[in-house]
Amino acid sequence: MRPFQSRPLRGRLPFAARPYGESVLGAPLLYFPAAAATEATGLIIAGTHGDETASVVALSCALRSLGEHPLRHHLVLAVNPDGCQLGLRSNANGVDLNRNFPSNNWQPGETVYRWTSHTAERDVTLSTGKMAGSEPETQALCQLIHQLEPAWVVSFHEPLACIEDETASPLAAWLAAELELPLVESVGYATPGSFGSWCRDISLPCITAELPAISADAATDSYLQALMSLLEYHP
Ligand SMILES: C[C@H](N)C(=O)N[C@H](CCC(=O)O)C(=O)O
Ligand SMILES: N[C@H](CCC[C@H](N)C(=O)O)C(=O)O
Ligand SMILES: [Zn+2]
Repeated sequence: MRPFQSRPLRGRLPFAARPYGESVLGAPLLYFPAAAATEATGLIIAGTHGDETASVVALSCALRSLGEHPLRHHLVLAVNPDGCQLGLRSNANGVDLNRNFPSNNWQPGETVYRWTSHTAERDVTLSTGKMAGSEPETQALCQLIHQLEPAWVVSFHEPLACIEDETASPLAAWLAAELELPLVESVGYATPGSFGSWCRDISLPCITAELPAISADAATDSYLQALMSLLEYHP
C-alpha cells in the first residue's frame, strides 16, 4: 500500500477540523468529516482517556500520511482534549468519560482504574459524573453521532492489547488481523456508562481497539499502514 503523502509533507494536517462542541475548559471538540458520507461511512474516535495518547498521535500520523486524499470515515482524534492536555484519564471535572455515557447501565458514584499496566489492582478513583451524560464532551459526542449516523464506530484505547467486539464482526476481525492483536468478545471487566454500552443501547456497532502499552513513536512505527487502511476501510 501507499503512503500517499511523501514524508516531507506529512507535518501538517491535510484538512481543517470542524468543531462539534466545547470541553469543560473551553477547548474546541474537533472532528474531521468524511468527504462524501454514505451508508457505509464509519466513525473512528480516540483520546477518550487523555492519558492514552499513542493512538491519538498514530491516527494523526495516518491522516497526515494520506494527505489530501478524500477522507472515507469521520475521525475524532481527541474526545477528551482537556485530559490530553493535562495528562489525565478523566476530563477536567475528574469524570471518566467512558463511565459517563447515558447508557441504561450507567452507575452513579466512583469508578476505578489501574495506575499503570504493571499495577494489579484498580485503585485510582474517578467520578462517573453527576448524572448520566453530565459532561460536555460526552453530550457533544452523542449529539455528533446522532447527526452523522455512522454505520459503525471504532474506539481507540490503550493498553489492553486486544480488539473487542461482542459480535466478532468482519470489520473487527479485519482490524485484529491488521493490528496483529487478538479478537475478544469482552475486555473482561464491567464498564457501566461506557461508550460501547451506549452504542449497544442505540444498536450502533462498536469495536474497541485497545493498543498495547506503547509509545506514540512505536505506535506510529508499528501501526501506520494498518491505521491508514482503517481510515480507508471499505469491505
Ligand atoms: C494502565 C492504565 N492506566 C489503565 O487504567 N488501564 C485500564 C483501562 C484501559 C483503558 O481504559 O483503555 C484499566 O485496567 O483500568
Ligand atoms: N479499557 C476501556 C474498555 C472499554 C470497553 C468498551 N467495550 C466500551 O464500552 O467502551 C475502559 O475501561 O474504559
Ligand atoms: Zn481507555
